[in-house]
Amino acid sequence: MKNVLQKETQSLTFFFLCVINCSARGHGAKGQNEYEFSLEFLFPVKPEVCVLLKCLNFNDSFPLSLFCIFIACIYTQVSYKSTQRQVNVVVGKEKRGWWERLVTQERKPVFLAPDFDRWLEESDAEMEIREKEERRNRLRSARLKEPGFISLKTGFLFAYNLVQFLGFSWIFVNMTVRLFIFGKDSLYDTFHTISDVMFFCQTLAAVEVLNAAFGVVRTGVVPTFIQVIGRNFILFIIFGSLDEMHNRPVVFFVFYLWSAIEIFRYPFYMLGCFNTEWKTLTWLRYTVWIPLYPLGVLAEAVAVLQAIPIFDKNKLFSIPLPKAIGGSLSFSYVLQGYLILMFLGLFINFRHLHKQRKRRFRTKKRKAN
Ligand SMILES: CCCCCCCCCCCCC[C@@H](O)CC(=O)SCCNC(=O)CCNC(=O)[C@H](O)C(C)(C)COP(=O)(O)OP(=O)(O)OC[C@H]1O[C@@H](n2cnc3c(N)ncnc32)[C@H](O)[C@@H]1OP(=O)(O)O
Repeated sequence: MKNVLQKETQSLTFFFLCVINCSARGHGAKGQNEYEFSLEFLFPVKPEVCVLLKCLNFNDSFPLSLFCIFIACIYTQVSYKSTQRQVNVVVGKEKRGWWERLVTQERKPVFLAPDFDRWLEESDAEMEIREKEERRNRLRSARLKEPGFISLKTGFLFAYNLVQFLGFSWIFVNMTVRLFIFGKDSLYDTFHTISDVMFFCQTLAAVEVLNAAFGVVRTGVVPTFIQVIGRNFILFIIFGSLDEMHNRPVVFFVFYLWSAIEIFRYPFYMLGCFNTEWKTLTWLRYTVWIPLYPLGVLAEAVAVLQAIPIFDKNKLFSIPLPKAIGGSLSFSYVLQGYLILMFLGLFINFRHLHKQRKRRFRTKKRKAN
C-alpha cells in the first residue's frame, strides 16, 4: 500500500444532513487523478455521529476497487480520521432506528460493501443492549456491596420511609382487623384507636415537602405541599379540633383510603433507595391511586361538609369582624372556600400522578427494549 492519501488533498462535506460528498487526490485506476463520490443517505443523519465509512486502496482501481465499509449502527464519537491506509468517517443517524438500506438509491453502488466484522443485525444489537444492561446491573450491585456505599442521604430516606411504612401498615392492618372483628361498630371509634399514630405519620410527612424543596428527592414541591397540607388540614382542623367529628364513620373512610396507598408507596421508595424494584409493587404504587385519590378527596369533602354546621354552631376559629360591623365571620366560610381548593388540588395532583405514571412505565418499556 503506497502512502498516497496522506500526501494528497481530501475533502468531506455534508449537504442537508443527508448527503456525504467525498473527494480525494491520489493514485487510482485512472492514475494520479482527482477521485470523488457522493452518497445520499436514506434518512437524515447528524453531521457529527454514526455510520463508519472506511475507504481502502486508494492506489488501486479507484473507484471500482474502492472499498467502503458501512456499519448501520450508532456510534457516539464525532470523528473523521485519515490514516495511511484509510479514511474513517463516523456519521450519526438523526433518529435512532433500523434502516432497510444505507442510501436512497435501491441498487447499491458497486464500490459499496458492508464490513461484516462490524455488521450488526437487529437481533445482534438487541443482544448487545441486553448484555450491556446486565453488565451495568452487575456493576451497580457490586457497588452496592462496597462497604460505606450507603450514603447519609440513602440511609436517611430509607429510615424515613421505613418509619412511615410501619406507621401506615399498623393503621391499615389495625383497621382491617377491627372491621372484621367488630363489623360496623369499628367505624365509630376509628379516631380513638388510630388518631395518635395518624397524627405522628402525618406530622412527619412534612419532611416530604422539605425533601422536595431541597432537592433530596426528584419530585415537585407543589404536589407534595398540596398533599401534606390537604391531609393535615383535615386531620388537625376538621377531626382534631372538633370532638363532634370523632365518632363519625367518615374518619374511618378517610384514614383507610390514606393508608391504603401508603402501604405501597413507602416500600416502593424503600426499594428505590437501593436502586431495586419489585415490578408488582411498582405497578401498585402507580395504579392504586387511580381509584383511591378521587375516593379520598370525596371522603375528605364529606368530612368538611359535616364539619360546616358544627363550626357555625360553636363559632370555633371564627374571625372577629371590625367593631363597626360587629359579630364575627364563621370559619365555615373558610371551609367552603377550602372545598373549592380541594377539587383544584385533586386536579393538580391527579395530573401530576398521571404524568409520573406515564414517565415510569414509558421509561420501563424503553429499558425493556
Ligand atoms: C396554597 C394553599 C393550597 C392548599 C391546597 C389544599 C388543597 C387540598 C387538596 C387536597 C387533596 C389531597 C387529597 C388526598 O389527601 C387524598 C388521598 O391521599 S387519598 C389516597 C390516595 N392518595 C394518593 O395516592 C396520593 C399519595 N401521595 C403521593 O403519591 C405523593 O404524595 C405525591 C406528591 C402526590 C406524588 O409523589 P411524587 O411526586 O413524589 O411521585 P413519585 O412517587 O413518582 O416520586 C418521584 C421521584 O421521587 C422519589 N421519591 C419521592 N419520595 C421519596 C421518598 N420519600 N424516598 C425516596 N425517594 C422518593 C421517587 O422514588 C421518584 O424517583 P424516581 O423517579 O427516580 O424513581
